[in-house]
Amino acid sequence: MTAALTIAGLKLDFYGVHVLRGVDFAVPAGSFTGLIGPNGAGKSTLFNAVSGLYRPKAGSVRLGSVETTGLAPEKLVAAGLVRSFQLARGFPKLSVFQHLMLYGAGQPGENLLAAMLRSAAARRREEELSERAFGIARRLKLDHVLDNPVTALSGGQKKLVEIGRALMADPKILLLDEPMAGVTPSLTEQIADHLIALNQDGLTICLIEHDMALIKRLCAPVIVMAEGKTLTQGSFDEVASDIRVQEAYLGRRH
Ligand SMILES: Nc1ncnc2c1ncn2[C@@H]1O[C@H](COP(=O)(O)OP(=O)(O)OP(=O)(O)O)[C@@H](O)[C@H]1O
Repeated sequence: MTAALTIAGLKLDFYGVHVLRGVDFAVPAGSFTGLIGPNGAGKSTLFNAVSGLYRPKAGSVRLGSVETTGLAPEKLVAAGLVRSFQLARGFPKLSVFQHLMLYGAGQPGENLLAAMLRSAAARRREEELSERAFGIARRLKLDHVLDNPVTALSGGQKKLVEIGRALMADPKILLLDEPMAGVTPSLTEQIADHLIALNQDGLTICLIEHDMALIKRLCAPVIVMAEGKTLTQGSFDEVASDIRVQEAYLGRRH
């Protein structure tokens, strides 16, 4: 197995509380990996540590064969590791197209001075980005709402913009933290279908999700975290039938 992402012995404290206590797992290249575990297991914190928002106190993160522990988020994005963020953290009045362009233009390597001077290179880059934004919008069936402000979108469309925004960075591996949360069942299905298609086109995905039916349908392998550590991993059926996993969800200590 070639690993797109390898996490080894990752530890992180919040104010002396050991929130990550040694997380170890690999995300196989090309996989649609699921990350599950009871509330407070440390899944979102792990994503934040892996994507450069939090600095781990020990352990390592490798992207492919490159050590990326402690790198700033923009360096990780440039290296191909991207996580999605909720739109609330963005600019709600911008249109869908502007959102996509903003996130594309904000990618590392963009020469701000050239952009300001409107050099030929900057114009070419803008054209490339707008082509990319149109392509992503078409793919996610957002093309008919491209000029709408994101505040006018349905809940499901907002979730698709969050994914589209992350895709503007051309990720090799995409970390998604509950991308279907609060979405109706039919939109959940649509988002799931988009994610399956992206994965089939070669994008490695690591998904945090509480809906076990979705995890079962989408993910292999499934990694289980509990109390800041990796508890086990395997196929959905393997981990679901593991007594330690059942106990973790029931809140029993090991
Ligand atoms: N910024 C923070 N400051 C202090 N403690 C935090 C912070 N973020 C998370 N925690 C704590 O770290 C622990 C793990 O939280 P985290 O959100 O990573 O868990 P999770 O597995 O993603 O849970 P959920 O499934 O409920 O989203 C929790 O006890 C939480 O209260």
